[in-house]
Amino acid sequence: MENTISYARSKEVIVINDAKRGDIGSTSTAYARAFLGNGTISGDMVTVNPFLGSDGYMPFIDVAKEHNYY
Ligand SMILES: O=c1ccn([C@@H]2O[C@H](COP(=O)(O)O)[C@@H](O)[C@H]2O)c(=O)[nH]1
Repeated sequence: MENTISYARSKEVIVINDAKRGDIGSTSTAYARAFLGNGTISGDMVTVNPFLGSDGYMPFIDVAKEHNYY
């Protein structure tokens, strides 16, 4: 996954992590940082599962704002 994302980035391809994540707030924050931050599996977008409500999806919005994706 890291290699694929790195290659896509080198070609300036938009990376969408189809991760479908959503968990308790602290775990969602960790997922959001991993998928939208500056890490090796970070992309430009991520899919989110809203099943757990706003605690589960708000961390993704907050991290997206921090990184100007929103
Ligand atoms: O109140 C809770 C606490 C935890 N979970 C689930 O467990 C994992 C691991 O949580 P830790 O607090 O790191 O042990 C967490 O990601 C949740 O999936 C939970 O649902 N509700």
